[in-house]
Amino acid sequence: MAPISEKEVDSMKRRVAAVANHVNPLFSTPASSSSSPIIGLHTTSMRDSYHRIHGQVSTAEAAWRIADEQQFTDIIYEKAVGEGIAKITINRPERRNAFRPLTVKEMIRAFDDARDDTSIGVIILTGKGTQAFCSGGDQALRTKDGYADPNDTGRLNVLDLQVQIRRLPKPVIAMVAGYAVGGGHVLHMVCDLTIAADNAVFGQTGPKVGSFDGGYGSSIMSRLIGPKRAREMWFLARFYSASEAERMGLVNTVVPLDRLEQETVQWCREILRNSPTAIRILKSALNAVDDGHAGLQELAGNATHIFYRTEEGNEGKTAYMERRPPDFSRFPRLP
Ligand SMILES: CC(C)(COP(=O)(O)OP(=O)(O)OC[C@H]1O[C@@H](n2cnc3c(N)ncnc32)[C@H](O)[C@@H]1OP(=O)(O)O)[C@@H](O)C(=O)NCCC(=O)NCCSC(=O)c1cc(O)c2ccccc2c1O
Repeated sequence: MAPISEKEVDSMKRRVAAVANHVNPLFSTPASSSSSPIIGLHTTSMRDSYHRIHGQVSTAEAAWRIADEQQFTDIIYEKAVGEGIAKITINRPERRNAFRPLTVKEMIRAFDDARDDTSIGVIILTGKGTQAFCSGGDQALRTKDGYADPNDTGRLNVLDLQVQIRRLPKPVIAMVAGYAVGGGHVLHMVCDLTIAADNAVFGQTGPKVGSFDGGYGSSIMSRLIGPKRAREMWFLARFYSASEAERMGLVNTVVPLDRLEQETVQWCREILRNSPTAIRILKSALNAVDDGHAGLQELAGNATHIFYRTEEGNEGKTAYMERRPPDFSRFPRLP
């Protein structure tokens, strides 16, 4: 084979650099990197063929309808008309959306509703206003037993919410403007995806205010950004800008504040075009190792869920109900 000339090497380097500039979100400007559903593809013709095959994703605003049959006070619960998207907004902006036990109880009820509603495929979690996604537990309500509403026993009920989000078989997207700190930072980390506005600020405050989350708050962070960075984030309790968070792998993309919802809804619409079963299984598969037995249970539960829909699965139940031995002979033992 003829050796490659210096001219050819130069040309290859230029092409690689050009591709890197377009392909790698770390090298591209935050706003432009995510505005297209074909992140990673970089030529107009490639983009055109993608759209020919998959169709354009609508960029129209979602029409939100309050879904507040349960009369929430600390959250706003909405569904987008005809879209398959639910939105849960922490509504305590005067406290930078710090959660009290009631806030968490309401979020748990709303997530339960979104899970059970078969017309919903993606859930957005966000905070009211532009100053904060969530500033964690309401320190004014912190007791020696945890966080307590008046006349109630203290608890750390946000831990139940974290588990609920992890196990929910639909993607949950954190839509973050302003501060996502303390327990609010952990909340965005347990979500499947995070879309951040360019004014977003991320950090843990626990060691400053006498608290720590050694559960998901530590283990997932370590997975997301690596063990050294996780130690830095917890031990120093610094705050990080949206672009730093993006470089660290804490968030999926950063967009201008005024495009935050539009971008998030667009990501939801793209997800909603894809197979709900594939996404359900993938979510549990991506969590399985980290979640140990509970992760395996979730993944295996999905296998049972699918098996119940097969003729083979149904034969077992039908035979039992008909008081006869099951006949599995017609089902192949596939390699
Ligand atoms: C978030 C801030 C950086 C914002 O600063 P900024 O200057 O913009 O605003 P103010 O500081 O003036 O805040 C406005 C207003 O809101 C009140 N406020 C803000 N955050 C909280 C909060 N978390 N609790 C209560 N009140 C809050 C603030 O006092 C102001 O009230 P005024 O009456 O003065 O107007 C900054 O506010 C900030 O640093 N906030 C505290 C962040 C924090 O430390 N959060 C708690 C971390 S611990 C935690 O969240 C936690 C919760 C859990 O449930 C756990 C469970 C299990 C394990 C661990 C857990 C855990 O660690």
